[in-house]
Amino acid sequence: MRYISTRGQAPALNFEDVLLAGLATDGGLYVPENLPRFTQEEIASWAGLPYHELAFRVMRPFVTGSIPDADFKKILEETYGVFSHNAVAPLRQLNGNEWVLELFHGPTLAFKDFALQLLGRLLDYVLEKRGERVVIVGATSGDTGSAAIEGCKHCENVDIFILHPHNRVSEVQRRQMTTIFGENIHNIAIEGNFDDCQEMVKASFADQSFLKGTRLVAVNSINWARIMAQIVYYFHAALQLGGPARSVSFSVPTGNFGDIFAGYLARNMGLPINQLIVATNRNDILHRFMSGNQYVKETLHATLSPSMDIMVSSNFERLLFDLHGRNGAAIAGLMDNFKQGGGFSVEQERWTEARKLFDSLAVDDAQTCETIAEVFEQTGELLDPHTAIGVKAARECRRSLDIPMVILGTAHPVKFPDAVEKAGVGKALELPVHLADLFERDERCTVLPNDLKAVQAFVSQHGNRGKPL
Ligand SMILES: Cc1ncc(COP(=O)(O)O)c(C=O)c1O
Ligand SMILES: N[C@@H](CCOP(=O)(O)O)C(=O)O
Repeated sequence: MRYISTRGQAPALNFEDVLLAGLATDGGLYVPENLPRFTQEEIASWAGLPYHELAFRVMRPFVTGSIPDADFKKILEETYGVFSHNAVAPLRQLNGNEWVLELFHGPTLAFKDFALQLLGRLLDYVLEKRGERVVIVGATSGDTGSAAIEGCKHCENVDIFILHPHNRVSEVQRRQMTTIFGENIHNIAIEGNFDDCQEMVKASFADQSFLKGTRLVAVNSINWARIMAQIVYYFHAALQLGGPARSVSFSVPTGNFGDIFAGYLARNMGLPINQLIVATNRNDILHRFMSGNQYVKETLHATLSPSMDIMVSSNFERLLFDLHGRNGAAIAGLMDNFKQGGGFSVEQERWTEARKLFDSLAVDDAQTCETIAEVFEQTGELLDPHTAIGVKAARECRRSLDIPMVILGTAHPVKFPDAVEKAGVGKALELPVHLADLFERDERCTVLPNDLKAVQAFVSQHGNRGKPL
């Protein structure tokens, strides 16, 4: 399998090299040159497989040529063996034909564990084979950071730097990152917002001189391996609900467009998906595109769903690439214009094509709380604010009541006590045993100004197990 850049100018890579990358050298994102497509019979034959075996079948074509089957199987068994629920991603029925896919049974209680537990193991495997060390610089609005640290903390050949927006993640999220110690683990609180953090990561890929020759790797969803692992649970959910004989729809709480893009790929790989709903919070650039063909930046607001406080949505570029017939030059033009503050709309037929599959809704904080309260009253289920946004959007945008609707349950409510309290459900939240003393643990974190040079200087000072590179 080869991977090409959405901007058409970077060299094509194999899986191993794409894993050890982030942005392509032309600033684009890597996508498979040819997406594998499964037959309905093949997909049907996977019903009832344990999660790790399904994962092997779905992801195998993407790693072929880089990781032998036996090694990949072993890595997957270990990866999904750490999840606390036997089903790994259980489906919980809310009512009739409405389901929540619980993606929060991994070590850090958010869907990011599905990909980052795997990514850490893949990095270990590949780096040991190559005898190479790398530096990771990642940006988080709260969940990617802890999942990446948890996934990579034991990696011998990795130093990891996670940038989060100072005072703009929940206390549980912050502590999940800052209480994990290791000479290769570094938390940096940036005096800015998530987009600032993400922009620093992207700028670091463009000019890596501060790393003095050490390779830079991404843990954000700009790294193809993140998206690849997230495709699997769409198959897993659909197979439990009668797929592929029956189609299924999904509502996806969205920020960086990674999770929902994985659903779009699952559909292109042969899984019958009827509708994909883009569910945003007040930071609604993706909803404004889907509803009115306008992709224009606005001010980023802090909300009760902080993990989705994102305006510049990385993976949207991957969708645009397909919508533009995989014309890299066209995407480079759109993205340059966007970077300069321009914003854009796309030709009407491209937008109409996107709208055949995608619907969208922006949900504000008040509606988020109302939905948490409503679902709790109806079912006794306590939703986290991000999942609540998915439920609200599913209920507003659903095209057919006969088609099962799956809402991705992207995080555990215990991570967001403020939202739960504001919803007024009066249910006490309890951290799971492995995090029970989270509030008593010491924290380690460096606050830095919103300044690329300051961050890069910090990385080069500490990038070799706490010592200078
Ligand atoms: C809990 C939660 N829900 C939803 C999202 C949105 O996912 P994506 O950025 O892949 O759209 C994120 C992070 O981005 C998240 O942490
Ligand atoms: N919501 C994310 C933001 C980063 O997105 P990613 O999927 O590109 O890593 C977070 O919680 O950190």
